[in-house]
Amino acid sequence: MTEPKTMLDVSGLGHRYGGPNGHLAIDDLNFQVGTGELACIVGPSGCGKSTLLRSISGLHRPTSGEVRLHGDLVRGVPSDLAVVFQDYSRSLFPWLSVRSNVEFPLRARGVGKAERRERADEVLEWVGLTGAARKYPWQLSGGMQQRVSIARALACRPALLLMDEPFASVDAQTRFELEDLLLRVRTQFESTVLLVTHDIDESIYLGDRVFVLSKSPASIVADLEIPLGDERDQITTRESESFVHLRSEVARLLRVRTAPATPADEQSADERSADSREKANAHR
Ligand SMILES: Nc1ncnc2c1ncn2[C@@H]1O[C@H](COP(=O)(O)OP(=O)(O)OP(=O)(O)O)[C@@H](O)[C@H]1O
Repeated sequence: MTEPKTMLDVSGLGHRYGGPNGHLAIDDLNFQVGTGELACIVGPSGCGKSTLLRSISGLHRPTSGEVRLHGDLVRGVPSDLAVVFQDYSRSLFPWLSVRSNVEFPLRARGVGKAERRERADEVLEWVGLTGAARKYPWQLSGGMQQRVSIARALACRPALLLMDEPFASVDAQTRFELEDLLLRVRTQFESTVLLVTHDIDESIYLGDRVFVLSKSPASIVADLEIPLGDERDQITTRESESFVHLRSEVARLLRVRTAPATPADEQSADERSADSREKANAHR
């Protein structure tokens, strides 16, 4: 199989808050995400996941290294990048209808009225909200509001969709539904997605790849390929041998990197990553 073209290239990325003697939140991060890939980032609380997303989205300038989106150096917020946050209630405008919320960023990008309407209707259909287009966000459930956020992001046809704990504020059943929705729409729109989550199972269920981060300052402990195929199912995929193996692997990596140093820490990240790939392949 040919390797996908690189969409996101993160190279030597570091961010220190508060000047030269301030807090180093992320350090020397290096990874790529290929066009059309869905990559998940999982790491302990406070390790620097949001800092990483803010650096990738151009919201703050990294103190070392660089980020490139389809080869272009990210210096400010790229126009072809969209972000879905955990807190849908604060990211949607309550005084605008669902359709107007979805059209809002298109208006800001100068897209004409007819095309705005067409694109909004298309993405609302894809997230199953055609019937709610004229409602207001506060008339919808939390899960439906997050669908609106996803529709709004997709309407911009972003080169890269960043998602910061997008399903952390909904109940377990809705979370499963939204995960499956994401898998369907990323195929439909051929989206490239980078999704941050605390949830090991979610990272494996959704990801083509999972990057495991160390505690702060975050560095990449492992880059795992997830050989679970395109057809995933909340019950059969999660109970498969490969899934269970990968879950243990990620949990082990996170435990080692958040616990006080042990002899296991001596194993290099490269060795660990290669080892994980080998085991995952054995379960294909
Ligand atoms: N504006 C800031 N100024 C100083 N330190 C900050 C700032 N923002 C974050 N930090 C620190 O940087 C580290 C990483 O924070 P960040 O929010 O990126 O972590 P996170 O992995 O997203 O956390 P969580 O999993 O709890 O959402 C933390 O130690 C945090 O206290």
